[in-house]
Amino acid sequence: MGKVIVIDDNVVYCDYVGNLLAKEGIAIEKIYSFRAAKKALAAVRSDDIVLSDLRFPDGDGIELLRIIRYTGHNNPFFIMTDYDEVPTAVRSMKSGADDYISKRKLEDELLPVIRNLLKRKRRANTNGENIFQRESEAFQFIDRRIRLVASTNISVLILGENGTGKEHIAEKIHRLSDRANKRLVAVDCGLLSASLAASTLFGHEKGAFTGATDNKAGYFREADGGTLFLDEVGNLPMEVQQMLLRAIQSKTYRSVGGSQDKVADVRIIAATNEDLKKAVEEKRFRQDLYYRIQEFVIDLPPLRKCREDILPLAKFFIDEMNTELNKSVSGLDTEVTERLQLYNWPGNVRELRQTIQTAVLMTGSGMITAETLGLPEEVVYANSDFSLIDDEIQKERIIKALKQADGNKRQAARLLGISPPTLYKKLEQYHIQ
Ligand SMILES: Nc1ncnc2c1ncn2[C@@H]1O[C@H](COP(=O)(O)OP(=O)(O)OP(=O)(O)O)[C@@H](O)[C@H]1O
Repeated sequence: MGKVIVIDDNVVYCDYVGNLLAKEGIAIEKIYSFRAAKKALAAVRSDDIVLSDLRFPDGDGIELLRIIRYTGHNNPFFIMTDYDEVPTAVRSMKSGADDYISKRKLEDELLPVIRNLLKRKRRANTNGENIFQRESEAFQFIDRRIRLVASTNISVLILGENGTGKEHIAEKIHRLSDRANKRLVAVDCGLLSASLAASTLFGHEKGAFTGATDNKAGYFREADGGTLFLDEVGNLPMEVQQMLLRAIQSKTYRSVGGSQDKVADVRIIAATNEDLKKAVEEKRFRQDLYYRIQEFVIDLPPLRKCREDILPLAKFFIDEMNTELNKSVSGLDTEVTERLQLYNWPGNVRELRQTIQTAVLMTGSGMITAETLGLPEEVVYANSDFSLIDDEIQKERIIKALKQADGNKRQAARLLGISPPTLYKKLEQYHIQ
């Protein structure tokens, strides 16, 4: 995966933007002058993203954009602007910038845009090949549900915390459906502003509004015959919810400035980490749209509830990162194995992947050790899937924990969140060898 190149001659601001992205686990390069930027952009990698200030003492961002395009690079290019620079920023878009981002709203606007872009790139790169087939009971069940629903036109709602793999599931449903030879078009609903939503979703005709210099196809047209993936559907602005509902219900839509309805043969898959029922109660989400998109629900558990997937996924990511980063890491030492299984993974599979990525980078070759792993020593056992809540399932959970700990009772006790003496008592009580 490439990096985001942040260019700003204001060192403090450049560092601030860089840190904002780095905290998200995004690789960055900071450049503090126009001259250095000109040099660096000549050698830009095809998977890099450029984020440049508009004004420099000795040049401007539009010139940098021209240089990069002139040298045949199509990298996404974003301009950061102050409030009074918007007209120039608009000019930058005519010169081929992908978008401009107001510095005032940078914190709110930048991350969703970059995240969405990285997601799109990842989708284009992986094409579904980098997916690990998870074997936990929960995912076997999910797999059966996916296979059941894939070949139908039923709308699917995928629920799950951030980073649980919702987008992968959407891709899998599309791949297994009769629509697989048509496109899966992903929309980050949080990015659909009310003013641009109609044109983004349904397209516009030339001259429909100022700035509509050409006809433009919207997402519905792009997804015709295929699937429209509405990611973070809970973030959809109210006005847009209404438009969408109409298009889904009538299976037709009209582009902005168009005079005829077009047929929308589009299968809807939506995903959210929000409690949509609560959003409906709080009147932030339309009830009719909610019922429409949740014809079939797939609920992805957080990684801490599928601990048996942690090590196989970690090994899969080690192989992936060895190839990507040209390293030769051979595996995990015993302490790391234990820590990975005990940690609660609030960021789910995404956090695991990023942890392994950093660890592979830091380790280079040989085993990943606690020093190169970078996880906190104080692991969190709270909410552990293995806590002994119910008498009936105690025995089953103890056996599961012992299996996962390869028979190591001390480790099994930690997985269960109980002391070793308590575990010994339970082993006796249930006659477990
Ligand atoms: N089965 C899997 N095999 C390989 N990688 C996976 C798997 N599941 C998830 N990942 C990785 O975890 C990360 C998060 O996945 P994904 O984007 O699908 O999650 P999400 O639930 O849609 O996240 P968000 O809610 O933040 O958009 C990605 O980097 C993805 O590559």
